[in-house]
Amino acid sequence: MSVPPSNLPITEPVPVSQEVSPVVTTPVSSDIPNAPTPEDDADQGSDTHTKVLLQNLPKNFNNVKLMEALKKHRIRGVKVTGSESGSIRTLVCPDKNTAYKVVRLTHRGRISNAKQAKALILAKPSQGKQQVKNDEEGEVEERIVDQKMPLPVKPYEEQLKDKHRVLSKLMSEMTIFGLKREAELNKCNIPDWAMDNIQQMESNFEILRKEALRQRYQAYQEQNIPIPRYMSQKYPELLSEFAGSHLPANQALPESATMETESGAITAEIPYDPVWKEKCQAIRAQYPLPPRINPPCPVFPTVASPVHTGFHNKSEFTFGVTRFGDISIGFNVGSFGNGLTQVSDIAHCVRVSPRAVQLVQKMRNYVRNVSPHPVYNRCKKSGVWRLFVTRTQASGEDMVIVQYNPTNLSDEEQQAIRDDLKRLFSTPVEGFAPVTSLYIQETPDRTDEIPQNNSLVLLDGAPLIHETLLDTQFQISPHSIFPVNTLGAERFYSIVRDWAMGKPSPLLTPTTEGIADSASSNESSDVLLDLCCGRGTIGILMAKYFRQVVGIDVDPQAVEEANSIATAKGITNAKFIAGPIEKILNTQLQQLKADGVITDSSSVVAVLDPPGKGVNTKAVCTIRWNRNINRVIFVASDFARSHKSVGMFCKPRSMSVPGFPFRCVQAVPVDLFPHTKNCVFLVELVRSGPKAKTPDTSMLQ
Ligand SMILES: C[S@@+](CC[C@H](N)C(=O)[O-])C[C@H]1O[C@@H](n2cnc3c(N)ncnc32)[C@H](O)[C@@H]1O
Repeated sequence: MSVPPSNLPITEPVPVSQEVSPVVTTPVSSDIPNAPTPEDDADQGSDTHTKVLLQNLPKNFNNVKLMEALKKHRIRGVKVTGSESGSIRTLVCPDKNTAYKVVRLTHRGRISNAKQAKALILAKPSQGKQQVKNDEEGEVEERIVDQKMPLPVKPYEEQLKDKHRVLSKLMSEMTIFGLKREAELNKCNIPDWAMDNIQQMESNFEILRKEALRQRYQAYQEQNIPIPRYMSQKYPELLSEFAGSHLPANQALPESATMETESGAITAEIPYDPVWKEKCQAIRAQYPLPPRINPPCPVFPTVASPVHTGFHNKSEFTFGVTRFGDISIGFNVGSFGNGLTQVSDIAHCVRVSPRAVQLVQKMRNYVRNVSPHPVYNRCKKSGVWRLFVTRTQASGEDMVIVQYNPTNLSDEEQQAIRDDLKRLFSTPVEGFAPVTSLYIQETPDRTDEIPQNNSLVLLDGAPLIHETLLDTQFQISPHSIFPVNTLGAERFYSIVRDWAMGKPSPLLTPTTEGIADSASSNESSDVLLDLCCGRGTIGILMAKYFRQVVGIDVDPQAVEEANSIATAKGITNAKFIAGPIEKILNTQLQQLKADGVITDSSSVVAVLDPPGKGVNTKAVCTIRWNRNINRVIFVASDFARSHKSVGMFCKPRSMSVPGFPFRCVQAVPVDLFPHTKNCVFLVELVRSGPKAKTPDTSMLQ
């Protein structure tokens, strides 16, 4: 299973089972304990001409609008260069402080009202200079909240509904638009069932949409709010129809002072009445527009994480300095390129476990009050304390890794550090239980992670800690990849297990929001394929429920680990093989047939847990072409990117996509990351065409 990272501005999905660290390890420029001084600020201000590159500006955002926005935020003396028609503009700011202000406002969507707009300071911050910004009160915390917890102010129930909405919308678009496009582009035959669905869904959608718009319109009228511009521009005919007796059909609808977009964003380019804004929001919430087209299968309500706070069992923190100049351990704030390089207090991140907070506090007090060594400065490449990693498992066992730079430390000083750390974390004191496992890592290299080399040294305690998933215990080493939300992951794995066994999952609420009931395929299988198995968590957890488990992954190291875990657990009916699915799946299935494990009539279920972007077309075609694979449980950590793979399973059979297609029968979002936008989606696909008697090799060209 894989999941995108926390909500950082630049998102490259990482496996779920992998670290989804709340830390952004951007370099810290501050040379500890020196806090920013008024002289520093004055110095920064005296620099002349700092260039800022604005990217991704919305269409029609001309220079006049840009200058007006700057003026509104009292940013003066800025010159704009760059073509007005393009999405890129360069601003020449009179000083660095002005440039920082532009960057900050842009990233908050206050320059162009477009969240996608990005700003970059082109001038390099001077090396070794204190870059800590003189932030306004509370701003750092606000940024932390933005970066690590984009939804903290939403009630959890709302977050779950949002995640359900995202999956439903993507599912609808994937199937309907995908099929239609296929038909138009390739002139291939769309099966009748799909064509009926399209027509039915489209007509339902139009009826629902019209009704929602009518109700909205009435509410605007009743509350004397001007009709928002998006309504009057997009649906003039509908509005005339709704107006009926209220308005003569040809009367122009009132211009709105609010710039409400269909998605609900209210742009603030021209002044608006704040009361209208609130009222508009309330109306939109009361009469939501239906999703564009209904999804092709039931989408169960999001399965909640059993714990909403403190669920993160692995966190990486950086030693640094707060905006008040205090030595601390926390998250890096902002980016080095912008000169925003403080760390902030972890008390603001609800995802960090209480035990991790306790460990961080202990270490912070030591570094702040006892240690003679400074924290590491990535600009000057000097200092000692670098990273602090905690693993705090639901089992109660925990691990601490302290990374420091040994350069310029004498042997005696290094020994003193080791003794101090042992005393700190391995001695029981009132209110503090010693950690199960304590590691140190001496790293002179410029790195922002715990490198996978031999430099990790067990200082005290056990080399491994343990965690139980469902009823299986796993060992965790410093580099182990393991789900970061254990209790949430248990729910995820139990749904996968139930679906793989062809049973309805008791964790799924059968009816809500138009979903009639469970669509479980109720078909059991003897053989489970754990495709993209990684270190085999799914196959190992499911082995006892199947006659045979075969795992395939392209990463030989992960496969080796999977096999050794299986052997250590005495599992004899699971084997994991290294190689790409598209190359080795056929041979593996032939082998199973030769061994008599499967026959022509056997049904095989595959759990496919690809990386965030999905799997390649060849891998999908190989699965489609193997007629014994009747069901696929697709795990999507980033469905916005991987839904194309699901669409590929559903495509009608053709020369380029051989094998009978699958269709979606049920889907569910499982929330492993409360207070973030990340969510794991599960989609069950069932073979929709007849089973071929013999493989259609002609299609495989
Ligand atoms: C999200 S991880 C799988 C995690 C794993 N299921 C678990 O529970 O630990 C995705 C895996 O897909 C593998 N992968 C990507 N493309 C592949 C391909 N074409 N064939 C086989 N494995 C592939 C990667 O090596 C990676 O281990």
